[in-house]
Amino acid sequence: MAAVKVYGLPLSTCTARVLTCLIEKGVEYELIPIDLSVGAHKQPAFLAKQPFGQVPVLEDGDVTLFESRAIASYVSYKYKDQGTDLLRLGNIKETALVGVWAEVESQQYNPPISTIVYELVIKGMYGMTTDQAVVDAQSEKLGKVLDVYEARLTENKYLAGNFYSLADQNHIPYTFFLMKTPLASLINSRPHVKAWWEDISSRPSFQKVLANANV
Ligand SMILES: N[C@@H](CCC(=O)N[C@@H](CSO)C(=O)NCC(=O)O)C(=O)O
Repeated sequence: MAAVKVYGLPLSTCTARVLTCLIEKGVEYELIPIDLSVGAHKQPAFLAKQPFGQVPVLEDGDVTLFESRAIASYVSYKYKDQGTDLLRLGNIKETALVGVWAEVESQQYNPPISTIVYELVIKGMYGMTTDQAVVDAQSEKLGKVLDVYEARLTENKYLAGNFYSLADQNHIPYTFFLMKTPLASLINSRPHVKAWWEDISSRPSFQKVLANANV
């Protein structure tokens, strides 16, 4: 029985962010499915773990955490001596740059891409209609963010430097879904961004998440 439990769905973007981190760090875990389609995430038992009623939640002994980026950071710190060095703790400048670009993912990249994925992927799963005006507006915003990425990745193989880090990893789940839409062009039209995406998404950790989700 794994000490670490993750409550979520294998291919929910935010659960996948945590699972990718656990696998990259070589941490054994047990995934406990939470069926959003029946509202399991809004039941008292789950709300007691996650007051906002969202997945994922991670339980590690007497620690119960939510917010996927905070969970991934916890895993990266607690298991800093195993698996991939995601935080670059041996070099304060590199650690700082990991922090900058991890925050860029949360503050600049996530708002437009998560809205686009909701409109083009999630809504379709529930028979809802895409609001194209929203998609167009968010695509313009994401394009501007990706122009910054293209310039950064022209100088560095990865966002924080010439090393893969938590900053790159946090981008994977939503970008995976974007690549299944016509707006994959936002990535593919920028050569350094495209090469970066192909590199980070082909890592065994994320490929294992996809395999486990039967994708
Ligand atoms: N900032 C949080 C977002 C969690 C979230 O939106 N979870 C979704 C599934 S993943 O897209 C969720 O639980 N949706 C159901 C709901 O919001 O009711 C995080 O990073 O963990």
